[in-house]
Amino acid sequence: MGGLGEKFFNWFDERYKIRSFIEFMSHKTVPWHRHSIWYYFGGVSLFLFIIQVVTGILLLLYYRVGEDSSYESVQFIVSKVKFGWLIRSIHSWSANLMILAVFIHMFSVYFTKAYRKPRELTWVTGFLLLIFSLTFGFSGYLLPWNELAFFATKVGTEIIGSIPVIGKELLRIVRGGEDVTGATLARFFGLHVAILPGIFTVILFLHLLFIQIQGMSEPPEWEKLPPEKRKYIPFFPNFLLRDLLLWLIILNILAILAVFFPWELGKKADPFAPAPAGIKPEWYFLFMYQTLKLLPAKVLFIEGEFFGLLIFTVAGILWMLVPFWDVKTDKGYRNRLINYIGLFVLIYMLTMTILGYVLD
Ligand code: HEM
Ligand code: HEM
Repeated sequence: MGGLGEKFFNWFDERYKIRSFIEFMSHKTVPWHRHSIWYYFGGVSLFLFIIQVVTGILLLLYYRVGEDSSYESVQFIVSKVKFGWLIRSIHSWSANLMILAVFIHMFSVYFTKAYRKPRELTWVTGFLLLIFSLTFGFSGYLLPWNELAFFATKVGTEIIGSIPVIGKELLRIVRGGEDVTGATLARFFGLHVAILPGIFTVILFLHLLFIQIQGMSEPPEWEKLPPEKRKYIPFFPNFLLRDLLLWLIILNILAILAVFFPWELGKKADPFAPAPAGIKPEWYFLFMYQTLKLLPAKVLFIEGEFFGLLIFTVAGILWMLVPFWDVKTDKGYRNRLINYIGLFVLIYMLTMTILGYVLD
């Protein structure tokens, strides 16, 4: 390093110990085995989230929240603003790809048992990131204030009303009144562009910090392998370059989708118009929506919808706590039951999603 550069570097090192940080980073490795492919999907989720933040901020330059302005401003973005249509299309497509990537990441971490000790809290923070990603999707969907979004939000929020005693009040809080109105739009906007980004960033920071401290998990089978049989590759540059290549491929897929299948805006929401036929939530909510639809009106004296909600809440909590009750894997035994549960959940979600599309 040249004289000035070195001086500059030393100035910082004296204050912030960057030499030891670089030293630490240069020894970072990633376990290398036949399931290493699954180490990429967290990075893909992260990349797509960054795209959401950048395109979301750009949309904010022209988006104007309000019953009389949301739809009009998005229309302005896609027709008058230079490359506005592209930014909106990327934001919408990337939202879907991000949620898909997060689901793939979660199931891969589940089946490789990467949640086991000592990564319990990486799993829990990850699960919270999934819930907040879904909330991002739900709140963002309403923002263009078009017909589909309006009725999907109406139907989606109605479910809250099925909770006994507090349901009606809760629904009023979520909607900002009895119905989905400009007040709902304003709430969802605040949630989408301020509250969620704040909470999400903090949890994401923790998620990544835990991963930095512990490194990537090794497959459970490795515990019986002698150390010389275990293979690792350096994170810098070997793994990072692979990560970057994949990000570039994802960016290309995203560009192709956004350009050739630009996101539709549709008609402006009209609260007084009858709901169009076949209103469905976004695909990532469909498995829950379809379950609720298939439940009878009453299950064991409980209203069907509320029963479904209860089951999903309990199942969600159990899923979030899997590192704490799967003690068998923790102790180094194979736990087939965990695989069967995971497989059941995955097949259930896929079947209900498909049914959600084919059944009316
Ligand atoms: C937006 C959401 C998320 C982002 C940006 C994210 C990011 C990441 C990244 C970059 C890694 C390291 C590389 C990798 O293993 O892929 C990782 C690892 C991990 N993530 Fe996530 N994640 C998210 C959601 C989740 C979810 C939903 C779960 C589980 C419920 C989860 C659980 C884990 C665990 C347990 C690890 C450690 C894996 C190991 O050590 O092998 N994450 N995450
Ligand atoms: C800091 C981060 C973000 C900001 C500032 C932001 C901002 C915005 C804005 C201003 C809109 C309205 C414009 C429009 O409808 O085209 C919007 C829509 C939307 N956002 Fe975000 N967003 C962010 C992150 C996210 C994330 C992480 C997701 C999903 C995982 C997401 C999903 C959506 C969806 C689905 C829409 C509706 C798109 C449409 O149909 O037009 N956003 N966002």
